[in-house]
Amino acid sequence: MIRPRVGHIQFLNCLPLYWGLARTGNLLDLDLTKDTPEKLSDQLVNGLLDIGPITCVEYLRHARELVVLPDIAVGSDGPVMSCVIVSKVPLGELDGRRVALGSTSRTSVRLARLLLEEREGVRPEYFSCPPDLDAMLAEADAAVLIGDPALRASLEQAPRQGLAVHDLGAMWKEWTGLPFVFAVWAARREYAERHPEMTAAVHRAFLESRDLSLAEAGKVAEQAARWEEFDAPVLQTYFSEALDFSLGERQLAGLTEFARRVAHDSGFPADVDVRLLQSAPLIGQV
Ligand SMILES: C=C(O[C@@H]1C=C(C(=O)O)C=C[C@H]1O)C(=O)O
Repeated sequence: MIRPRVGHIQFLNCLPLYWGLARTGNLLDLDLTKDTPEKLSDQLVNGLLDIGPITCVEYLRHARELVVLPDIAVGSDGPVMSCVIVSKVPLGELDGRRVALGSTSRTSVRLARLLLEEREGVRPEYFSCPPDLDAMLAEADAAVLIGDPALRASLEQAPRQGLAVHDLGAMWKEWTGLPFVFAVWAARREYAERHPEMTAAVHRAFLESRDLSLAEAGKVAEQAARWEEFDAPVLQTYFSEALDFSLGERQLAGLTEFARRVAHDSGFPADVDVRLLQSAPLIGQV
């Protein structure tokens, strides 16, 4: 059997999805590719990966070629801690000012533009930039960051430099009352049709890994704190309170609401059809 080619986001946000893989008795042999989200998303779309996390905007653009794995995602139902706008001035004063958009993000940068333009009523001038807060703020009045660089910016750099941090998950929740989904898990449709049992097995393995990691979030946080710059209590809050790894009805409502609000300039229809993988086949599973 050829090993499924599976993506792995190289941020702490995905640690709980992978941490339990080796411990849940799962003998699945995966060909894992670790990279930043925009690169993994391109690889899934281009057929270089079979299954993996994909940033929402890219998923929505390629929804017809993909199927979404139910009950797993990277999102938040309120503050997410790692998708932020760091700003030198109040957001309402960013009209005509420069805003740097971190180049590893496709979804948070679009969400930030939506919130700035339609919630704050400002029209900044945007440019894309590698995700380095100091370099971004050397050329801009605000910066949009995701992942570990965003955690570092909001927990360490911004407080030290007296900069304001605006949490995109919190802003979306206040504005719409809904959770936000930053990335879903998807399989290429072709792959899922040709290998339904393997697709279901990979899906199950990640759900079991996620459940074990969340049940033992203190232990995951303590181990991660040994090699990461963040301390264990912060990581535990991040894993078990900020991030929402589920994809149920409310999360899907958040996803379709976001699609509806940004569709006009994003390369997908406002009523894009989100297709979920149907429940696992029982063949060969006794
Ligand atoms: C919660 C996060 O979600 C992510 C945000 C993404 C984006 O903005 O494109 C893509 C994948 C996820 O890593 C994060 O990066 O911290």
